[in-house]
Amino acid sequence: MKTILVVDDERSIRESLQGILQDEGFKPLLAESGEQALALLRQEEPDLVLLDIWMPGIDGLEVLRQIAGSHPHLTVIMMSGHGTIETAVKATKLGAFDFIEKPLSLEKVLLSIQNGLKVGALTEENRVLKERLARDFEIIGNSTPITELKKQISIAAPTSGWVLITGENGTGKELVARAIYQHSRRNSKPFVEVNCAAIPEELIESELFGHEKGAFTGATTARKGKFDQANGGTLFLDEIGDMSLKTQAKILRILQEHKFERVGGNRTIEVDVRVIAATNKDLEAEIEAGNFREDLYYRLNVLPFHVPPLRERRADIPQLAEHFLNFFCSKESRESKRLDSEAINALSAYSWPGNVRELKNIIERLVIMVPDAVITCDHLPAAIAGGKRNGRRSATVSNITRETSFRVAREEFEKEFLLQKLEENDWNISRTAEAIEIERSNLHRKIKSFGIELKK
Ligand SMILES: Nc1ncnc2c1ncn2[C@@H]1O[C@H](COP(=O)(O)OP(=O)(O)OP(=O)(O)O)[C@@H](O)[C@H]1O
Repeated sequence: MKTILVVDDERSIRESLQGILQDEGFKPLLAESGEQALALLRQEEPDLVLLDIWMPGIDGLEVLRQIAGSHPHLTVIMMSGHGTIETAVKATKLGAFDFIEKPLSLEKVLLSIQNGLKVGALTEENRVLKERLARDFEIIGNSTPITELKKQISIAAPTSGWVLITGENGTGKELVARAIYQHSRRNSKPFVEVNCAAIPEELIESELFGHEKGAFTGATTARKGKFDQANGGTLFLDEIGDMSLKTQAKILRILQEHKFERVGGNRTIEVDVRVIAATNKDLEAEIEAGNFREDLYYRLNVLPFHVPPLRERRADIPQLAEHFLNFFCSKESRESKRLDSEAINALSAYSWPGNVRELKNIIERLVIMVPDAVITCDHLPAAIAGGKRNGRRSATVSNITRETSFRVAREEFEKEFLLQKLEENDWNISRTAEAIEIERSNLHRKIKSFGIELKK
């Protein structure tokens, strides 16, 4: 039941509003002065306030000012018998939701209350969602490089400078991009994300800049591109190192002139977009190889961020592991779990080629697969546990018997090794092949011959 605080010095009004509100299923609270209303607000949490303006003692506008300070999300509807435009404007500036003139009309009061409650609920929902989003994108870690990174983010975020984030796969580049956005002055405007590596070369331009009707077969209507969608806000260009030179030239022009044309059109469109770009490539080497424009690199590199690999900030591993453990236990509705000290040491000593993403994936798997409350080295993959497994033999030798030949043992090992490496690299063939330094085609052949089923 929604509670409504009625503040009016006229008893007849308080009583008639009390009756109406009760009839409509609300719980009314009554105050006959501003002082009494403020005292009540220290004990009760009404969902809405109906507040008279003219009252002896503290008047309605002053009560409204104090409510704005102490209860900024509370919806207040002002009531007045001698309302002037001037007081209505003053009340609106102080945050009043509505202004109703006396004598009160029953319909108007109820309509205003319904609208006020609806807007109040939406505002609250929005606040909770934003809070949850901020928590989901929190950068965990207190190691020196991460503390320094967070400091740089807080300095660079409020400026309008373009940003280049570099770092290996899975280090948290997207997280850094989102943190910059969240702390920027554009955080109420859109954050639009584009993974340049995931879009075929021939579609990237229309994806980024949009297209006019008839620009190509299938373009039956004009379509806005990501730059349009991000206008006023931030565009996150992930894997910028995979973008063609032609697209790079167009992006450079936006940086310099804030202008572009849609595919198949001559109309020049002006935008105000902050670009945050990220790459796992060495762009200086790409420039050398003629794959990346030097001028774009220098324009982007004004605000450079480098996210170090996890193996260079091992101090963060215990905190990250615990964070992911709590996150997945709550997501999967499991009883809380903990890692014993030996398991934490093993996780901290491992090299994490897939960085934080790999750690997150492994913890997710442990939460799902391990029924025990305490996770030990016995539960960790062999490559991470090293020689610390006590309870069972390493999975790599589990299928080997007295009769096993050298050839079969080697195959057993190879299969186990590939399974683990594929898992570490999110079942991405190219990345796995690169990590273990074999040809992609060779890896494909082995996967086929071992009958390994690809997960993704
Ligand atoms: N410091 C951190 N705190 C909490 N979570 C993190 C942290 N770093 C990374 N993660 C998580 O690890 C995963 C990978 O991070 P993210 O996608 O930001 O990496 P990336 O460098 O952009 O990877 P890629 O280059 O492969 O796109 C995400 O789920 C992210 O939430």
